[in-house]
Amino acid sequence: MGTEAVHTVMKKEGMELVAVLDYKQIGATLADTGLFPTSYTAPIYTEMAQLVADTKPDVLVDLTNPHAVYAHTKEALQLGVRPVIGTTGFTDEQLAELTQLAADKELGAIIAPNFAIGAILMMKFAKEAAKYLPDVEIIEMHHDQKLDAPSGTAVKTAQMISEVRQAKQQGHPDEKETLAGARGADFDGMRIHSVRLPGLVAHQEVLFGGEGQLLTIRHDSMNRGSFMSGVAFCIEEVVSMKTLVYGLENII
Ligand SMILES: NC(=O)C1=CN([C@@H]2O[C@H](COP(=O)(O)OP(=O)(O)OC[C@H]3O[C@@H](n4cnc5c(N)ncnc54)[C@H](OP(=O)(O)O)[C@@H]3O)[C@@H](O)[C@H]2O)C=CC1
Ligand SMILES: O=C(O)C1=N[C@H](C(=O)O)C[C@H](O)C1
Repeated sequence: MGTEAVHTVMKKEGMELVAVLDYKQIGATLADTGLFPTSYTAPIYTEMAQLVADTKPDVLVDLTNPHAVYAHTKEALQLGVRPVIGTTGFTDEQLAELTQLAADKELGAIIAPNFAIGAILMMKFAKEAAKYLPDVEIIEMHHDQKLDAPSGTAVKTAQMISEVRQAKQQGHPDEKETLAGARGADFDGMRIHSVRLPGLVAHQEVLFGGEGQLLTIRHDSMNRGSFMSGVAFCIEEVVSMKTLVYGLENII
């Protein structure tokens, strides 16, 4: 994702890639990585504070990992740089703290569990369907290198559905798991199932059941390119914002 995002910014008219933050590449430039044409000489930093002092970026894009992203986002806000975050795995407490920090600093920030427009539509359609069909299970399917489960998209989908779905504990009231985890994760009484397999990229089905009927809303990302128009959109939007927005559905 990071490599794709670097390409996207470099190709986008009106945007300039001023630097890259990579915790391992000491003293290197993009040209040294071999991933980019040698004309791409943006410096690679290992410390965000130094990067910001030297290059004064408007925006920091983070596509790293769930263990590092909270610290990166907080540091960016403290340094006065607007974060655009695609990395998933925030806790509710972390989101609340970062929202407050952005408000205090009057800085725009976007945390987008999914940048793909099709995935945003899937979530919006699922929220609409849940008003009428409150029995819902989410199946998210990803490549087997993914660190967080459930996916950020699945959590966001469940949160959006919960805003409109009448409270309900699904399944039989006396159901019993004979193998732990068989019924998936419980989010307000609805279930989330995480599949991890090589060969998958990023896929999700939201299943709604009703009397004698089943509705399935499905989205598939076939490659990382599916997320890039969303990344560019967020970079453009965040510079004129003054608060943190969690989820692209709030600004599209
Ligand atoms: N919002 C969206 O639409 C999407 C979000 N994602 C999310 O984006 C994140 C990245 O995904 P993906 O590119 O597939 O993951 P990868 O594992 O392929 O890439 C993550 C990169 O981050 C680097 N990294 C890890 N820790 C740090 C750190 N502390 N500081 C700087 N760099 C670090 C890794 O380096 P190294 O390998 O050397 O440790 C690696 O190069 C995940 O959280 C994923 O869920 C993914 C796709 C779409
Ligand atoms: O790790 C991934 O690959 C993805 N992560 C995001 C998530 O957790 O929802 C977005 C997309 O599903 C790809």
